[in-house]
Amino acid sequence: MALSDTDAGSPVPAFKRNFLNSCLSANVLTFGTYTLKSGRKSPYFFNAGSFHSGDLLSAIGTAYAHTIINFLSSNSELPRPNTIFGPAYKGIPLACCTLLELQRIDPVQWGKVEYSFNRKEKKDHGEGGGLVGGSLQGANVLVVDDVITAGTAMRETIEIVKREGGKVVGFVVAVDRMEKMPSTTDDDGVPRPSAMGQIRKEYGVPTASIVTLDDLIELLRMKGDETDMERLKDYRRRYIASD
Ligand SMILES: O=P(O)(O)OC[C@H]1O[C@H](OP(=O)(O)OP(=O)(O)O)[C@H](O)[C@@H]1O
Ligand SMILES: O=C(O)c1cc(=O)[nH]c(=O)[nH]1
Repeated sequence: MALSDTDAGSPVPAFKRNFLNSCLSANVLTFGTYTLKSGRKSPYFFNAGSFHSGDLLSAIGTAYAHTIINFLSSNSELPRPNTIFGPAYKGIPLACCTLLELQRIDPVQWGKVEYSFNRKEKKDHGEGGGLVGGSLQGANVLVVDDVITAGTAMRETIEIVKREGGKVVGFVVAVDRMEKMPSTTDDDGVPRPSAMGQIRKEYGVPTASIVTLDDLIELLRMKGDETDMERLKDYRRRYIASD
């Protein structure tokens, strides 16, 4: 069921509601039982790989672009990014459709900004190398990815950018799952820092997301889906981060 405009009094702003409606209609956001890369069993899953039509790419590009514009205006001390980087694989189309939308909104500001992504497998023929797109040498890099859970992918990305001579100036994801970093006593209910929080602290990189786990719980409340809402609340209680 889609969220309607009559939800206007809700704490979820319109651009997030539009984004969430696209996620629901394309089964990008689903509810059930899923095993994550970290091994945790999650009652929801965000599959950016299902954003595979022109309409959906436009919807996700718009949501990232608005999140980035808000992010940059509330972090005005940040150097302007001159590269949008999308980590392989799912980050690649996200970086492209985000930059396209940013360029459409403000061609002067974004027209000469480049995109770049890594290869998971090194290529030793043709142009070779592990990167495609703009060079990262001396670049201020804004990373765009789908979701952060344990932060493994994010750390790898920060290392790639550093190795290629660039500097990560910001990290923007579609979904911040707000989960504490994994540990051996994972579901002890004791809050620890989230992967996003840890990256902010350790690398001094500011972060933003289009939506958070809290927004998804609010979405289920507005849809009247009590069962899934309670499952997400229970998951949040178990894995909630301290930041
Ligand atoms: O915070 P983490 O625990 O690292 O998990 C989140 C990351 O894991 C998945 O990517 P994956 O590395 O599987 O690559 P893919 O884009 O090729 O699916 C997902 O797309 C996120 O980028
Ligand atoms: O943690 C993960 O592996 C993960 C979670 C999620 O919601 N979506 C995804 O693609 N990966």
